[in-house]
Amino acid sequence: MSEEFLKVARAAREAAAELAPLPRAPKDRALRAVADALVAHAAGIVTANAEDVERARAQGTSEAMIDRLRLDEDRIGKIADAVREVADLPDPVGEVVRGGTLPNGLELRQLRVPLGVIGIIYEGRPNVTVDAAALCLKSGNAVLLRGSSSAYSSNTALVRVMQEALAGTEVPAGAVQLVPGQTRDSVKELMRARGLVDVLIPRGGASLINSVVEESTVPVIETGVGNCHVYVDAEADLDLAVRILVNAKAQRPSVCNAAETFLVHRDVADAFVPKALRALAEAGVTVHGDAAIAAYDAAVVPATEDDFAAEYLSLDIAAAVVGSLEEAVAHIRRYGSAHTDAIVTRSQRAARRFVALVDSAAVAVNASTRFTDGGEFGFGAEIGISTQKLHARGPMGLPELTSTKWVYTGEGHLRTSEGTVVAG
Ligand SMILES: NC(=O)C1=CN([C@@H]2O[C@H](COP(=O)(O)OP(=O)(O)OC[C@H]3O[C@@H](n4cnc5c(N)ncnc54)[C@H](OP(=O)(O)O)[C@@H]3O)[C@@H](O)[C@H]2O)C=CC1
Ligand SMILES: N[C@@H](CCC(=O)OP(=O)(O)O)C(=O)O
Repeated sequence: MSEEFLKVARAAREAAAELAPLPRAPKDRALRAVADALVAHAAGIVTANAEDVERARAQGTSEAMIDRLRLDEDRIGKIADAVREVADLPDPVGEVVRGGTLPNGLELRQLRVPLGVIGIIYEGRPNVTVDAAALCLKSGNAVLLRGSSSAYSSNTALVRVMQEALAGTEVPAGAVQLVPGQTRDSVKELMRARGLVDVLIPRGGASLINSVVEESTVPVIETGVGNCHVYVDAEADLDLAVRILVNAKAQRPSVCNAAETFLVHRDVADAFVPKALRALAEAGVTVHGDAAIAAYDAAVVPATEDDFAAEYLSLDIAAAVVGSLEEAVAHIRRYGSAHTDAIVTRSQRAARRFVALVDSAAVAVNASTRFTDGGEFGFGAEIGISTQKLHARGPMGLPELTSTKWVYTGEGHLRTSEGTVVAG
C-alpha cells in the first residue's frame, strides 16, 4: 500500500474514533459550517470543475455524462441545501432499535452505532462527494472518497473546502479524506484496506461493482446499475401513463433511476402506443421497439436482446407489448437490474400483484421511477442506491450507515447452571 494512501486512511481512522462519540449538536454545527463554506467558495469550485469539464469535452465525453459532471453556482447552492437537510435530520447514532427488560431483570438495548471508516468509490458526479461526506459525518463515520478521475479537480476543491470548514468545528477535519491518485491503483488500495476501512461502497457501473465484489477483502455494500421499467397495465389511465413514462425517461436520462424500457399490455396497446411514441418523440427520445411496437411507427428502431438489457443513460428507450401483467413481470425479472420498476394502473389488485411479484429495491405505483432518490425520500441525500438485499436496500441514508451494538445492564447478574443469580 502506498505511503500516501496509508496516511489518509490512518488519519480517517483516528478521526472516526474522535467523531463516533460526538452528540448531535456539534455534528449539525459542523455540517452547517460546511454548507456555508461551499456557498462562500462556489466560484473557486466552479473554476476547478471547469478544468474537469474541459478535459471531458476534449476526450469526447457525451453531453449526458458532462451534465453529470458539471457544477455551477446554482447546483452548488443545491448541494449546500442537501447538507443543511442532513443537519436537520435526527441523529441515528444512539437510537434504540430494540430493547426491554428480560425476565431475569437485565435491561437489554440494541443501539445504533457508526460503522467507523466508510470507503466510497463513485462516478463522475461531484455532488456525491459532498452528499457522501455529509451523510457519513452525521452518522458518526469518517469517509475515504474515491470519486471518478474525471472529477478529480472538482473533488479536490470540494474536499479542501469541507476540510477547511471542519477545522473550525468540533468535528475532526480528518474525517473527510480524498483518496490520493487518479489511477485505478487507488481503488485496489481501498479494496485491500481491511482493518483500516470498515465498509466499502462501490457506486457505479457493472464493471466497478463486479471487480469490487470479487476482489475486495473489505466488507462491501453493493449499489447497482438501473435498468428501470415502466409497465402500462390493461387498466391504466393512459394519459397519466404517457406523462409518467416521459418523466421517467426524459427528465434526467443520465441517472440510474431513469426508465430504460416500457412495457404495455396488448389490450391497451392501440390506444397507448401511438400517443406514447408522439410524446417520446417530442421529448427527443428514440424508441427501440419489438415487432409489435415497430408496427405503429416507422421511426421505431427494431429492438434486439441487447436493447432490453441495456442501461442507455441517454434519450433512448426499449419497448415491448406484453400479454399480461405476469408476462411484464417475467420480462422485468429477465432483463431488469432490481433497481426500480413502475406500474401504471387504476386497479388496486394489479398494483398489489405487481408489488408482490417484482423483486426490486423500489416499486413505483402510478409514479415516475425518478423518485428513487435519497433526497426525494426525505433522507437529505443518499450515499448510493443498493440493489442487493444486505445490509441495506434502495436509497441509503443515515440509518444505513450505521451498525448496532447490544448493551445490557444488570445489578450483578451472573449466569449459572441453575439460571440467573443476581449477586448485587
Ligand atoms: N445504484 C446507484 O446508486 C447508482 C448507480 N450508478 C450506475 O453507475 C453507472 C454510471 O456510472 P459511470 O459514470 O459509468 O461510472 P463508472 O462505473 O465508470 O465509474 C465509477 C467509479 O468506479 C471506478 N471504476 C470503474 N470501473 C472500475 C473497475 N473495473 N475497477 C476499478 N474501478 C473502476 C471509476 O474510476 P475512474 O473514473 O477513475 O475510471 C469511478 O471512480 C450507471 O450504470 C449507473 O446506473 C451510478 C450511481 C448510483
Ligand atoms: N440521486 C439520483 C439518483 C441516483 C443516482 O445517483 O444516479 P447516478 O446519476 O447514476 O449517480 C437522482 O435522482 O438525482
